[in-house]
Amino acid sequence: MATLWFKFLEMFLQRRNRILRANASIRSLVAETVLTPNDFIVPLFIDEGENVKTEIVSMPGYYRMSIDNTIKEVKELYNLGIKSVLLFVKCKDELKDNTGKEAWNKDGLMQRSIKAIKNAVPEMYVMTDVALDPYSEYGHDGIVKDGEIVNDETVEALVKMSVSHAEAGVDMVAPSDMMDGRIAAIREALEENNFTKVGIMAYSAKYASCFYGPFRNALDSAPGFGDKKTYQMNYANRIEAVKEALTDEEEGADIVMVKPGLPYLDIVREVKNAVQVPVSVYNISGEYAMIKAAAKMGWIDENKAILETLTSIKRAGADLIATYFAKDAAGILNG
Ligand SMILES: NCc1[nH]cc(CCC(=O)O)c1CC(=O)O
Ligand SMILES: [Mg+2]
Repeated sequence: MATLWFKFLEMFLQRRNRILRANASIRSLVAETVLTPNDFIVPLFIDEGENVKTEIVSMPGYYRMSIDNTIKEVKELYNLGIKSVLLFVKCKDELKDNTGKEAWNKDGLMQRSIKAIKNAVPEMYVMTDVALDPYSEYGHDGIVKDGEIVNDETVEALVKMSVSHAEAGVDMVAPSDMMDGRIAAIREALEENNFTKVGIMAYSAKYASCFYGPFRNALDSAPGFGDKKTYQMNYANRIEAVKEALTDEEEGADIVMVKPGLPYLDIVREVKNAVQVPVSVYNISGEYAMIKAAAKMGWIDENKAILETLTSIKRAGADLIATYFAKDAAGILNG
């Protein structure tokens, strides 16, 4: 009797999960996550000069470009279906100080870049990094006093920087500094100055990560003393990321960000489940460098690694992904 009963169970309960993996057609029909060029934000590094295109040593295949070459690049990106760029500039050494004032120079490299890009490709959604590190003689994201990165004075500087980007025509500012209260302060200043259409993408859960190394090399912005652990988050923490994201949402962020990407996919999901604004993820320079290096050695297939990485980030909960692989990925996705 018992054996008969088991036979019966087997007949009706045998699970054939492989049916949905049998061929490419059914696999694409049941795919839960679909990556498209619309998901990408392309970080761009901008330099002074003309016809400049300098490969970044720690980011092979990625360049710092002058405004003219940046515009050519932006046109290409738009034609690939990419809708957003995130601007970083390399500030000349002689313009760096401890106030960050070059950051709100209306004729500064950033301000000129915003105008030139919006002028050349008005549909391209332009975001800008807001933090003092490229402008700081100490390479810190804020103003330094007695060896400390002071919060409230830095927020005042970030507010000036954001308003200045808005005056130049930016669509969305992206504060990456991790000071407290800066989202509310920036939102208020944008309102006061009638920039009611300018968005804020808050780097809300930004961890003190060794994976930023190649980026700091690209902008020559490594901290001159100490580290960033008094403002960027401890990578041991998870709950704190949710608190940071909820705080920024409450302060008026339109998008919240988790950064880095790959080692923090648990945080991405946690934040995604907690907030009601889109979540972006920054697939950062160190993550780029690792794939590039392994591919160069012939140890992994670069294109496959790119698609798997970006799809995993989206699956974890990212609505947008800032990534140095955007152009390559769009090329692969467009076939
Ligand atoms: N506030 C600066 C900033 N904005 C983006 C990155 C890192 C991006 C990357 O590594 O790709 C950093 C570096 C840092 O915080 O030291
Ligand atoms: Mg915060």
